[in-house]
Amino acid sequence: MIEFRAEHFSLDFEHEKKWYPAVTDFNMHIDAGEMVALIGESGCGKSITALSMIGLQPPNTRIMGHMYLNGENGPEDLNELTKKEWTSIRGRRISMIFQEPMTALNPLIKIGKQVRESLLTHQKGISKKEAKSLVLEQLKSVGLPDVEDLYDCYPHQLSGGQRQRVMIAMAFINNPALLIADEPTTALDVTIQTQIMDLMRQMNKKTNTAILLISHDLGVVSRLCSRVYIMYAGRIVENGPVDEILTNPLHPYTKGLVDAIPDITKRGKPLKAIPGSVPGLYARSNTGCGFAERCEYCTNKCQKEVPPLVQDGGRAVACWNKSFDSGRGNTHD
Ligand SMILES: Nc1ncnc2c1ncn2[C@@H]1O[C@H](COP(=O)(O)OP(=O)(O)OP(=O)(O)O)[C@@H](O)[C@H]1O
Ligand code: NI
Repeated sequence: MIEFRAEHFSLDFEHEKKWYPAVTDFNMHIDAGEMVALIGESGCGKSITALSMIGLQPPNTRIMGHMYLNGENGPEDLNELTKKEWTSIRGRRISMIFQEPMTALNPLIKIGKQVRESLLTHQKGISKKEAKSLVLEQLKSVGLPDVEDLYDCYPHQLSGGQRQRVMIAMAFINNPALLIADEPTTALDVTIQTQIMDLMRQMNKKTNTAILLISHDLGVVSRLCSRVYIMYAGRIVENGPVDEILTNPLHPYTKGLVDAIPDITKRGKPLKAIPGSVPGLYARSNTGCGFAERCEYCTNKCQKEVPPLVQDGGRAVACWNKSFDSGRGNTHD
């Protein structure tokens, strides 16, 4: 069952009375219980897409297209929600985990109270006492020790990994339909990263929540997600099942990301980095493929025309130099 779907979603930023496209024609779906990754380098548009999914895009933006969340009465268009409707949905049906839990947690309020607050805000009619015991249970279920003591701790008394566990406890406490995690482990040590990722997967299985995992690192998420969307300069350039993307990347950008994954079988060989960087929003040209100037296969056509995202079965790629073997693929998605 599809829980979340984006259809031809676009977002522009206003700057000195001109509009600049940060996200263009974004399509995605996530099933209930599925964990999907959105990958791309810094500045590709991942976070602004995520913020739009939870109704927190900045005011100097305009959005087009649709984002649907499955509701009791069928799919609901998130882009049509009022501010008031968003307050009821945010933290309840859609929740979000950010990169740095220290900024998301209030440093002056005890951990337990903060988690309890997100429960009390949305679940009317439960007592504070009931809420506390639910919170303790939830803190235990995300693998935190001595939860009775922890309940009365302030955020700074916890380690980074523990704080992220608290964020996960909080994000799942109202049983959301959709959870977005934007670089949830980037600020953590590698070993803690793995533990937090495993916890995300465990919670995902337990709750059947649809999860979008955002990262610049294909390696970190590939182990856990079923499908991956690759974003470049505001557009999805490739998507498909993780194993197929890793073994047979079709877009030159995806190839670059795959080559940049550290791998024990490649030990001794230098890691390949993609030369250059993502162009800034105001410096992007609207003609041609966004990746053209960094692409070793770039042709004249690539510089002139934007390649459409061509779908073939479960995979899709937007590159003039890649077409699917069968010839079935040359249809516009
Ligand atoms: N408030 C803003 N006003 C103008 N431009 C913005 C604003 N916020 C983001 N941008 C621009 O939008 C583009 C996408 O930014 P976004 O933060 O979504 O990227 P990202 O993929 O999440 O990168 P990172 O990996 O660094 O988090 C960038 O070019 C960024 O400079
Ligand atoms: Ni980001």
